[in-house]
Amino acid sequence: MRLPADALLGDEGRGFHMMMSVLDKGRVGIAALAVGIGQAGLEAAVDYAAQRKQFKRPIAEFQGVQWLLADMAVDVEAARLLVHSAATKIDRGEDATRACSMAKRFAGDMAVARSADAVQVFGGSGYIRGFEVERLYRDAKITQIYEGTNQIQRMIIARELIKNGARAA
Ligand SMILES: CC(C)(COP(=O)(O)OP(=O)(O)OC[C@H]1O[C@@H](n2cnc3c(N)ncnc32)[C@H](O)[C@@H]1OP(=O)(O)O)[C@@H](O)C(=O)NCCC(=O)NCCSC(=O)CCS(=O)O
Repeated sequence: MRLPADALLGDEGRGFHMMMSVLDKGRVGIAALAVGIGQAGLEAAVDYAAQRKQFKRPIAEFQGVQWLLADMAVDVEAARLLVHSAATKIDRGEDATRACSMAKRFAGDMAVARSADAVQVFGGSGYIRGFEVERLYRDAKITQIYEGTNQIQRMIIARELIKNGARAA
């Protein structure tokens, strides 16, 4: 099929580059989704730990549960800051490829690990369909897959390091 010359989008021969830069923007979007999943899991886990009692005390008073909650909060916040950093680069028109892949790699892996922790805080009930944390755990998994798997993101980060050096960008 032949199209008229004015149907051309962007510059001739640059289609792959354009597609790749669109993926950069998509990846920071997936990372933001992963942050939302992590945050929702954290809030659900904190609320549940405060009201669920074992041995006559809320489970939030047990150190083992506190450590889970603290690590969840730290990782969600770190992922959020990576997302902000990558999105700021895009807004400023800077090269954001490495930052977007770093945000997606970290946030996707964080969402899977930390929503698993949320299920852990809920115990057996967290595994039951209908409980929010069960859905969050399933939803988290796809963020490691679409818009380029997290294995691809590692490849991109390594290529960027080799091409541009390892200094903080
Ligand atoms: C695997 C890839 C990272 C790399 O692919 P290549 O090795 O084939 O290409 P490169 O040599 O790295 O680059 C070729 C060319 O493009 C330029 N480039 C590369 N990245 C960018 C970028 N981010 N912005 C602008 N330009 C870019 C690069 O400089 C080279 O230019 P020159 O030739 O030197 O001029 C890549 O193929 C990749 O990221 N693959 C994953 C794709 C992906 O994310 N797919 C998922 C989308 S669909 C979905 O998620 C649904 C999932 S589902 O299961 O339903």
